[in-house]
Amino acid sequence: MSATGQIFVLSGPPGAGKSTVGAMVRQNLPDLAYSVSFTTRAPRPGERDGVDYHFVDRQAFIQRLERGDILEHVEIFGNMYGTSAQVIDQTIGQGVDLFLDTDVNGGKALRGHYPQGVFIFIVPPSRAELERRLRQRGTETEDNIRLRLARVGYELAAAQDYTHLVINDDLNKAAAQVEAIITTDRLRTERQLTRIKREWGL
Ligand SMILES: Nc1nc2c(ncn2[C@@H]2O[C@H](COP(=O)(O)OP(=O)(O)O)[C@@H](O)[C@H]2O)c(=O)[nH]1
Ligand SMILES: Nc1ncnc2c1ncn2[C@@H]1O[C@H](COP(=O)(O)OP(=O)(O)O)[C@@H](O)[C@H]1O
Repeated sequence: MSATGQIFVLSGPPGAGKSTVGAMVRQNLPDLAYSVSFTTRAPRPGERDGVDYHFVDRQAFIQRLERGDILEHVEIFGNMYGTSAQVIDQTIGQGVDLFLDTDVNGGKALRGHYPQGVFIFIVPPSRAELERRLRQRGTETEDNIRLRLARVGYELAAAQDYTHLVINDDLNKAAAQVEAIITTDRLRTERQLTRIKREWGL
C-alpha cells in the first residue's frame, strides 16, 4: 500500500484542450495540486509566471537541468519544457495528488517513474476542429500553427499507452469526464484505506 499522493497526467496534441480542461478540473477539485512546469517559451497574453509556467531563459533552464532540478524535459517547437523534480517529490511525498500537463514524452518518462499513475489522453473530435480551435485561440503565428499541426500524428501515436482517453467535443462534458476519472481513482480501496488510516492514526 502506498502512502504517497497520486499523479494524474494529461497529454494530447496541441489544441486538444489540455490547458482549458485542466483549469476547469482544478477549479472543481481544489485539493489537487498542479505541477507548474519550467519553460523557455515566452508567456502568452494572460499567462502568469509561477501560475501557468515558470518562464525562464534557456541558460536558467539548462542550469536547472544540470543541477538535477528537472525530472523530465522535452524540446518542442524550439522551446524547452520541464517538470520540477522538487514539486513532484514534495507534493506526492506529503500525500497530495498532483496534476501534470505534459507532451507524450513527459507521459512516457513519468510512467517510468510512477507506473501506478493515471495517464489521461485528450483529443479533439476531428483534425479539422483541432485546426479551427488552434486558429481561434489566437495565440500563434501561422508558422507556429503549422508546427503544432505537424506534431499531431506524433502525439496521437502514443495515445495507446495512456490509461484513459477523453474526446473533447463538448468542453463541460470533457472536463466532467476527466474529473470522473480522477475521482474514481481516488475511490479505489487501497487509496481510501491509506487516507482513512492516516486520519484515524491507525
Ligand atoms: N514533457 C513535458 N511537456 C510539457 C511540460 N510542460 C508543458 N509541456 C507540453 O509542451 C507542449 C507545448 O505547450 P504549450 O507551449 O503551452 O503549447 P500548446 O500545446 O500549444 O498549448 C504541450 O504538449 C505541453 O503539454 C513539461 O513539464 N514536460
Ligand atoms: N470543447 C471545446 N469546444 C470549443 N473550443 C474549445 C474546446 N476545448 C478547448 N477549446 C478551445 O480550443 C483552444 C485550444 O485549447 P487549449 O486548452 O489551449 O489546448 P492545449 O492546451 O491542449 O493546447 C482554446 O482556444 C480553447 O478555448
